[in-house]
Amino acid sequence: MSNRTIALAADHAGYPLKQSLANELRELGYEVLDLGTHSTDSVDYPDFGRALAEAVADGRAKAGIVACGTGIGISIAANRNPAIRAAVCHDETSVRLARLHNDANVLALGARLIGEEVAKACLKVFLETEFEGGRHHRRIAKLGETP
Ligand SMILES: O=C(CO)[C@H](O)[C@H](O)[C@H](O)COP(=O)(O)O
Repeated sequence: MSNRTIALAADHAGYPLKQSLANELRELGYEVLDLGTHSTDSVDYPDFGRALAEAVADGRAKAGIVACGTGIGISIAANRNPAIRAAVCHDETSVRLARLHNDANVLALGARLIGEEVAKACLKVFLETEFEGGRHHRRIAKLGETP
């Protein structure tokens, strides 16, 4: 991914993982746009999924990483923005295919389900894998159609 800004957002369950991934991103040379939350105080994941989706949709960030307890709630929130293709992934193969086939622009992680090292490995694959294009362009376009 060429734009070096990656947006991050999490609820209270994902906050510690978000902090760890922010450090990892900086070590890898990326700019981090941290959209919160900023502590483990209980918050509502839709607020953070929406904020991150808007940052990716309006070009402030090339892509985003979201985390909640399971990755599910915050990915549902992000995916309500039509510009977003958020994929919940907990292994490197799923992440690779989410980039190759689905051109996922948001990676959603379940902080209560996976360890930090697995999350970091998923992050690296997400950043390093380019969309394959070809037949997948047609399918991505259909995702953006209104029913
Ligand atoms: O939304 C979720 C499930 O899809 C996330 O896992 C949340 O982090 C979780 O629901 C928060 O639960 P808590 O009991 O309020 O900490």
